Amino acid sequence: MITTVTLNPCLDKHIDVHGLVLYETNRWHLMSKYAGGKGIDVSRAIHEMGNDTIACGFLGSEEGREIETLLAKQGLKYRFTPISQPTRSCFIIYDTKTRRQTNLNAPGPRITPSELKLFHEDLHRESASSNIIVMSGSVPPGIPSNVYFTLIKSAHKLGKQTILDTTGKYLRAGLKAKPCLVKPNIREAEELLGRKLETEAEIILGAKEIVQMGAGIAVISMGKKGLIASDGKQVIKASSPYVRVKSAVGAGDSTVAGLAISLCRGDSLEEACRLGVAMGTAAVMTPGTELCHREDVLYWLPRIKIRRLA
Ligand SMILES: Nc1ncnc2c1ncn2[C@@H]1O[C@H](COP(=O)(O)OP(=O)(O)OP(=O)(O)O)[C@@H](O)[C@H]1O
Ligand SMILES: O=P(O)(O)OC[C@@]1(O)O[C@H](CO)[C@@H](O)[C@@H]1O
Repeated sequence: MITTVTLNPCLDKHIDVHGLVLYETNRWHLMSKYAGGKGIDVSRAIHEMGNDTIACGFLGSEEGREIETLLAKQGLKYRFTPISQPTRSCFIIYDTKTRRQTNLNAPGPRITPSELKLFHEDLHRESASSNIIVMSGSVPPGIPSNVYFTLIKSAHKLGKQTILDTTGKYLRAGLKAKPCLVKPNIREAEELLGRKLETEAEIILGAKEIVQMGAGIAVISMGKKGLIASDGKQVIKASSPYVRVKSAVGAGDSTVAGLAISLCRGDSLEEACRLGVAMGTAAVMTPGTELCHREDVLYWLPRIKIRRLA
């Protein structure tokens, strides 16, 4: 069982516009809604692959109920701590002419200290039978910046493995608790390290430095180029094959899902990277936040190119 934590879920609203023009009135015709937020996406992708998962976090109001309905339709297990303020909506505007997308992510509802306390209790109970906890995404207002540090420390005390996928000060603080795996994308890794990562050599050094900062394994995802991972000893590069992109939203989450499934099975780093990239690749082939389809993942798995780097 893999537990996921989404402190800041969202109702993803995808809008297709043909030829988006900034500062003008744009008319759209189609909106699709998805249960979103990074940890929720991870759970959805794990579930799609036939593995057991439960999604935890906060949900409030109409939007929260809509997310629960969407998850229930997919047969996903969840246990969200109720909050008084409404869960946010995130808008993803997809320009069907340029095939580029623009995301508008809200900060999220304010969480009260008593809601946060209740969440810790809920998570403790709901993750009892999990051996991995995946913590992903932004942190809503009202929650201290060391929240992931606290959650990772208490998971480790209970003998659970941890995966952290977040940014900025939350990633920096979380690393101090020594998560088993972190998956920044290039931009997030650059922000963490305070320098550009342009060449392969720079990315390898970056991954090794993130391991020194506390991660057991650092996986730096590089969009269409795949990923580079290091556990401090080995360095693996897994390349993504060329595919026609329908939506890149949730590609990173599908990758994290693959890494979590592999970690749970005790696979080698190489196999974990293979599954992560197969799931990330399959995710960009589907529209909106639809994420990967199992049959696409199985098709790509043997076709992912793996290289061991020095
Ligand atoms: N254009 C693409 N073609 C093929 N695979 C892709 C493409 N973009 C992303 N991927 C796959 O998805 C993985 C994660 O992508 P990326 O590095 O963009 O993560 P991310 O920025 O965390 O994503 P997001 O935040 O949108 O979920 C990549 O390592 C790769 O395997
Ligand atoms: O605002 P955050 O928490 O950083 O990210 C939220 C989000 O962009 O992440 C997912 C894609 O990775 C989407 O479901 C959602 O809209």
